[in-house]
Amino acid sequence: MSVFAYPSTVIVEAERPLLDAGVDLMARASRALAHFCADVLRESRGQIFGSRVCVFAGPGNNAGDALFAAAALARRGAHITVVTLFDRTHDQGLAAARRAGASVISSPSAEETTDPSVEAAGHCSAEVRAQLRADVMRELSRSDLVLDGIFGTGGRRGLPEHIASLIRDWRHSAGANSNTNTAGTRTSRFGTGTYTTQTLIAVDIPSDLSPADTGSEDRIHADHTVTFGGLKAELIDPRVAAFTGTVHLVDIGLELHESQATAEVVDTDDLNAGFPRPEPDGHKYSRGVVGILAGSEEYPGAGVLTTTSAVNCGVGMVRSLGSQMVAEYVIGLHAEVVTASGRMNAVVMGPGNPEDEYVHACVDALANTNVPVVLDAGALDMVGRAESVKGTWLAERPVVLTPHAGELARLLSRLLGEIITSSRINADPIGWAQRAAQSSGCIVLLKGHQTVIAAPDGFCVLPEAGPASLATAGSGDVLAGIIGALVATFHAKNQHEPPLPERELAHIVGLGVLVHNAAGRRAVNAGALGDAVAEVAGELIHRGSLIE
Ligand SMILES: NC(=O)C1=CN([C@@H]2O[C@H](COP(=O)(O)OP(=O)(O)OC[C@H]3O[C@@H](n4cnc5c(N)ncnc54)[C@H](OP(=O)(O)O)[C@@H]3O)[C@@H](O)[C@H]2O)[C@@H](O)CC1
Ligand SMILES: Nc1ncnc2c1ncn2[C@@H]1O[C@H](COP(=O)(O)OP(=O)(O)O)[C@@H](O)[C@H]1O
Repeated sequence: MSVFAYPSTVIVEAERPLLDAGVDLMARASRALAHFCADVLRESRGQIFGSRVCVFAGPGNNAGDALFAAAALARRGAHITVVTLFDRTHDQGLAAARRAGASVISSPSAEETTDPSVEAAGHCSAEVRAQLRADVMRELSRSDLVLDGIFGTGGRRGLPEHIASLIRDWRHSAGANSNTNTAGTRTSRFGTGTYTTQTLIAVDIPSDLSPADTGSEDRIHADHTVTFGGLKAELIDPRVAAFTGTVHLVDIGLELHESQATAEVVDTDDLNAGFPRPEPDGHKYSRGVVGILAGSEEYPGAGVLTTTSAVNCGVGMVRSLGSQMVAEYVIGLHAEVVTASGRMNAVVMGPGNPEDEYVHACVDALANTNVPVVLDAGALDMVGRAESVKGTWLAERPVVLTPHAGELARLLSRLLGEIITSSRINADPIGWAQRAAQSSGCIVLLKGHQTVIAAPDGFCVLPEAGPASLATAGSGDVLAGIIGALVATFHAKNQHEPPLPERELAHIVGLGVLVHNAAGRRAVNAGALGDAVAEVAGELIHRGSLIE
């Protein structure tokens, strides 16, 4: 179900009242972490007993979580090696790990690795430092599990060089002797010719997490991140997926308020719960009427695809607003589609670049109404031109824009008055979708492998990623029809109330993306995709949930 993401500061703030009341949050966090690690070890090795676990311990509470979890694993028969990376760490955590039998290696610190005078000041000799480093590398290479407890929410960007070089060397040696399986775990060969599967788990947040490519070799690339209390917003950025691996949220009893969230991650459970079902006493108008202006002489198929998916989504009525030619194609396939004018609860405009005369007629028909519109493909060009948005027909209603990166690049270049390329957009999809939503005042659905929906206030909805088979011509037309049908359905239900809040509209749009994804798992081309929408809606309406 919906998981809301919060800035780390909000989560840290929510810990305070519990800590003040004497609640041992670290005990909750480390217990859950130990359970997770135990599951991973059982899965990869069959048992915990005899496994090898290496803990990178930083200077703060993040190390405390890792060390207490390691102590629990030691009590179940795991061999634990703690590598302390600073001249201090979490004392109680370290003591617990030692009591449970952990060995400790003090990795040479920054000063020791760079300043020769520290030897004279009583630090270990160069040979001893080299030996310690070799010990750490040996331990890392033979570990089944490595825990990143270097920094958590208290971390600042950039690892000290002695840690960065350790990670770099480890990644290099693991890369030289390993391959990566589909789950992301590393399988490495060592000494005796046996193979081990190694899993790297980041505690709360991977240390030095950043979306930047530079220096990525020196950073933690976790297979899993076990995060505590609330989903931290930085963990959901698609650009950091290679560093976080799969993110697992552990509830430690914090009270977080959705109003403080900056994003929402939605999945199939949200679709099962939130997809609109017919009310027992409903009728076609109460279930919503969607108008579709899609298709042209050049691209008639777009009209068919957009209308098909809208019809199949289970809306009350679909009106075809385009040319006679498109209407004939459409009605030949869907006899229920209506060409007569009349009331509408949402309109989709643009797929297949309908001719201007139909666009102008549609805009006129929408004047003095608050009917929401979904603008796709050619209709996106209406946004950001002097004569649109501000003070005109678009400003009077909820607007959903559904560009892919190329279309968003054009739109943003107009809105911001500078050239924005699609590669810049692909490098930061959340940031650019937010920027477009903020400057246009519209809900922006940026299509791609990880589709992002942004509201003008910056709030984002991230639907789980869809299958790559969706990347096929006409797939976006199908999506536009789905979104239009859902917006019409919710708007029809809500029409006597104040307008739907933007975040709610963004959530509804997110449900549309999930319908599209589910149809994508049942089809390999856009024609079949439009038909599969009927299967998806049928399962949701008649069975109550998707068959997956
Ligand atoms: N609050 C709670 O009860 C709970 C907290 N929990 C856990 O605590 C974690 C937060 O712990 P934390 O606040 O101690 O911060 P943490 O990230 O361990 O390290 C801070 C230390 O690192 C240092 N430092 C940072 N960056 C650096 C850099 N780049 N290079 C060098 N040094 C750097 C920094 O130095 P300073 O900034 O003070 O100079 C400071 O000494 C949280 O993520 C979760 O795992 C859970 O148990 C749930 C309950
Ligand atoms: N690699 C991918 N993985 C998952 N979904 C994808 C991928 N590439 C594209 N998609 C989805 O496929 C659809 C393509 O839409 P669009 O580019 O508008 O196609 P068209 O204009 O041909 O209809 C979007 O919903 C997008 O999110």
